Amino acid sequence: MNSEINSFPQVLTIAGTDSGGGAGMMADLKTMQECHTFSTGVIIAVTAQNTLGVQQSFMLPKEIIDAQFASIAADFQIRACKTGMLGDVQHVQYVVNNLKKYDFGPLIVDPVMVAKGGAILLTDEAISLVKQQLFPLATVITPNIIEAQRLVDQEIKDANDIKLAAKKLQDLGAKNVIIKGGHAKGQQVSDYCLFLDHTDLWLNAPRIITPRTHGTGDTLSACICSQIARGIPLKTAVHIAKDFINLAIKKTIQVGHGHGPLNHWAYQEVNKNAEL
Ligand SMILES: Nc1ncnc2c1ncn2[C@@H]1O[C@H](COP(=O)(O)OP(=O)(O)OP(=O)(O)O)[C@@H](O)[C@H]1O
Ligand SMILES: Cc1ncc(COP(=O)(O)O)c(N)n1
Repeated sequence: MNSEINSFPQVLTIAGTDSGGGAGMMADLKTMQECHTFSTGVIIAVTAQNTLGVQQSFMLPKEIIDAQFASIAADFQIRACKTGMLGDVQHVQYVVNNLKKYDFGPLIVDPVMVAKGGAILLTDEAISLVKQQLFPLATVITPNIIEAQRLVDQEIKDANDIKLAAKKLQDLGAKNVIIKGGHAKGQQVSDYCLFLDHTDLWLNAPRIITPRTHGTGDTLSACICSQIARGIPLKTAVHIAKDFINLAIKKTIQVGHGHGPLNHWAYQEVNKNAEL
């Protein structure tokens, strides 16, 4: 066997596509590329989508989902993987079964529930399965505040509520928890991280006033996934991901009429000489 084969960091995104290119698997692939990792993908759902919303979506059949997992497992050595839009109970179960069958390294679960335009990307019935079966497999979970409220069935009003919710989510089996603050109010955007070793930290940045935030959650979790695949420790990875997302929002590009997409190459442009 040639030991050089598969020495390059490879990652996997398990998600829905976005024909508009801004969110879902498209945001993941762009981010993973910018992070100098080779990205592969298992498509769970195909959406007809643009910056104005989701016009249609189609959940793929089990056979082709299982086949995608098998193809990837047969040829690549995946060092970290992430989930995005999973759709419904059946599809969460297909993903759980495959993640138990193959070793794709540390798992980042972004429990995507509702798109920025309001479309449902995870049914209510699927939420409990995500909690019971997917979270215990996860190295990191990255709910936003609204998702965290649904997951712990508790209103989140302040920083203390965020901390309590993160602890509850950790008790469900997720090793590390990041509650994203994009949907909160205030001049700062603060993401709370609670780590396996019980240490915690806040990732703070000034709130950028813009409608161009399509795919922010996907991008943050994909960046963390790629950093982990490159061997970067999680506490460093979350700081890099926060810088990456901040620049991707700040260095805006004028695309689409609605919730515009991010500038995924901004981090690389700003840090030209930096080793990612
Ligand atoms: N207006 C903003 N200014 C600066 N940072 C932001 C802004 N909105 C979101 N972020 C950052 O983007 C990341 C994703 O947060 P957000 O809460 O938007 O996730 P999300 O709702 O899951 O995203 P998505 O809706 O794309 O799934 C976080 O790191 C958050 O701090
Ligand atoms: C396929 C897919 N996955 C995830 C999102 C969430 O992104 P956003 O909340 O920014 O719309 C999306 N819109 N589409």
